[in-house]
Amino acid sequence: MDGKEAAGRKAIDEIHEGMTVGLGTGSTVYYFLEALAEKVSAGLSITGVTTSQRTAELAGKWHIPLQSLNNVERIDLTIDGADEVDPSLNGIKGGGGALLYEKLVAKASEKRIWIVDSKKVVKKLGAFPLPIEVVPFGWKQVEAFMTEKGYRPRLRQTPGGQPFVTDAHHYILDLHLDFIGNPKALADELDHVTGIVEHGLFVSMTDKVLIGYSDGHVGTLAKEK
Ligand SMILES: O=C(CO)[C@H](O)[C@H](O)COP(=O)(O)O
Repeated sequence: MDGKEAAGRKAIDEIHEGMTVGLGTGSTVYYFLEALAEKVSAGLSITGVTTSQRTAELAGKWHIPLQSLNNVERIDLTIDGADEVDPSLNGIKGGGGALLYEKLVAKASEKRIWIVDSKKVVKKLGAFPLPIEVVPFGWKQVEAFMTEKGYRPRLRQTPGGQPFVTDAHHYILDLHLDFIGNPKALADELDHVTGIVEHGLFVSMTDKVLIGYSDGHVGTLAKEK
């Protein structure tokens, strides 16, 4: 078992009968969905709200009941992955390109848990390129502005060399920052750039992180009360 599988499968302990559960995106969430599907087939009743087409397809294949975000009153708990997490529970997300829907679902959730491999836990965010989701109309303008700021943007591309297109039909620029001194200040700045629909900085947007290790054990990082 690797760290992703350990964390993903551990998250099932947080799911209870009748819950509405936000379903994140990615290879760690895959293991959570697999465990959830086992419980559902054994009789657990939950409603899932997905954060991407990819997750919707997996959930559909595994007969996990789904509802769209617009059709639920609240989400009890969301389980999602992350690309980097710091000790203050700030994170970078969007490596899989689902950051916009992931943030919408996270904001609608009463409780949020991230599941990560231990290699994702860092002292300071920024070694992982920070994704920003931009409107295709004028993306070059945003790219030029980000370059001017010294943020080293790179348009995300498919293996075939085409721009990667998100589920919401936007492009992604990955910012190669190396080091983010103040995540909140950068998030505030990016929130106000015209043409950026959303960014992958999740500041104080999780309550707990389940950290999976290669020997199969799972540690916890939780918000101080
Ligand atoms: O934010 C995400 C997708 O947009 C993922 O949660 C993040 O990239 C982690 O993915 P993985 O579990 O595959 O490493």
